[in-house]
Amino acid sequence: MDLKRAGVRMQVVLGHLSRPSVPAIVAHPLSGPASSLACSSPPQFQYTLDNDVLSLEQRKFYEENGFLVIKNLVSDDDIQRFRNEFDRICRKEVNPPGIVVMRDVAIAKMDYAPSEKVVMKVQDFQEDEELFRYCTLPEVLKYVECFTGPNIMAMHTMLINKPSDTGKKTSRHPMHQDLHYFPFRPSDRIVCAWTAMEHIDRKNGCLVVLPGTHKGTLKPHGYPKWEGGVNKMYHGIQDYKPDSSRVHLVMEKGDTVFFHPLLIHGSGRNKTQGFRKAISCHYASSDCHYISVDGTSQENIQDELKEITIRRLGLDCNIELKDIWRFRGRTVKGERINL
Ligand SMILES: CC(C)CC(=O)SCCNC(=O)CCNC(=O)[C@H](O)C(C)(C)COP(=O)(O)OP(=O)(O)OC[C@H]1O[C@@H](n2cnc3c(N)ncnc32)[C@H](O)[C@@H]1OP(=O)(O)O
Ligand SMILES: Nc1ncnc2c1ncn2[C@@H]1O[C@H](COP(=O)(O)OP(=O)(O)OP(=O)(O)O)[C@@H](O)[C@H]1O
Ligand SMILES: O=C(O)CCC(=O)C(=O)O
Ligand SMILES: [Fe+2]
Ligand SMILES: [Mg+2]
Repeated sequence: MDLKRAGVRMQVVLGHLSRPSVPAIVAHPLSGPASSLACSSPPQFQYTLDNDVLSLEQRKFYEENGFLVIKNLVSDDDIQRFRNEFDRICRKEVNPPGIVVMRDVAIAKMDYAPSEKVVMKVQDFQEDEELFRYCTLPEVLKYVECFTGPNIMAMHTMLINKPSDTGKKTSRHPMHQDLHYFPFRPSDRIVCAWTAMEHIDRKNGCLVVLPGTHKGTLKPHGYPKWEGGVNKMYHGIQDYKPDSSRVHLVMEKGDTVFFHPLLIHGSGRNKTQGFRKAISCHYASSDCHYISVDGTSQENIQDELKEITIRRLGLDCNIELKDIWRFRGRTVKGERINL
């Protein structure tokens, strides 16, 4: 293992509980573009904002790698509440407006009684009070603010219930950059919080990340050519080489990873008999602005999302991508500005 990867592994076990007791460094003299000590060298911090939440070590880790794991951030009680609500949604006891309940493509056309055993993911739960509590947890927002600043919007919500793989390898999530899905910028003021709802490792399909890739640009995405099929909208980067130096994030229940929307990541097969659960929210500063993705590599996902939305809402006219996102987004801290 080379030193850089060893460093990554070390940091993955650092966090919330094991933070050094020395106070974090606040307002480093070279910490941002507004620094009065303007000089020719680039700013030391681009991806994190000045605050007293992250230790200097954590801050440098995110800057270098594009992700940061905080151990034991979300309580067992909260996770149990999310499990209960997910179960109620799967059994159709509640049907919050806007929610998308998705099956794995391998069983999409089969007839099953509604239960958590046939749902691989719910997304857009912004109108479900119980699940949306996740996006408003103060312990999560405290970290989110380090990346977005004080005006925070929850833009995209998911609870992923990765099913046991049927043998077709459809339970994988191809390597991708989340920014591919987002028509807003700047990317550095967007962050994903992803919380393990149980022990997650390579056996049940943990997150796989390519450290440092957040420093690159948005790559073209499309459906990987997988024999067993690919789930709807699960685009992957087109030039993924399996030998890239991957890091598998082994996480315990309640551990939360914060990651940059350009970080290349995915997840492997679930080789166990159980379901692998994680809950996540993508946050953005409400200072971000919408962009047009016409004529860019994001046009393919725009077309798919528009098509699905038009079908779901039964519209007979076109719909603007930014209106779909305006409809989903919710202010969770500070004020709503552009988004
Ligand atoms: C950063 C973040 C955004 C990254 C990501 O989240 S990546 C993944 C994003 N994915 C999505 O947003 C997809 C969301 N899913 C959906 O919108 C829905 O689940 C749909 C795939 C449209 C299915 O809608 P649903 O209302 O369940 O409708 P039906 O059961 O009647 O199925 C309609 C047609 O869709 C097919 N289908 C259902 N599930 C999947 C699947 N997993 N993969 C591929 N195709 C699927 C289904 O077979 C049916 O096809 P036809 O009978 O029309 O040929
Ligand atoms: N052609 C591809 N394009 C994009 N992503 C891919 C491609 N092939 C594999 N991946 C992704 O690479 C990541 C790591 O895959 P990995 O091989 O670790 O998973 P696995 O095969 O399920 O598990 P393991 O290697 O532990 O057996 C997963 O997110 C997987 O979806
Ligand atoms: O939980 C997973 O498997 C990863 C999901 C993910 O990266 C995504 O939906 O964007
Ligand atoms: Fe993702
Ligand atoms: Mg493999």
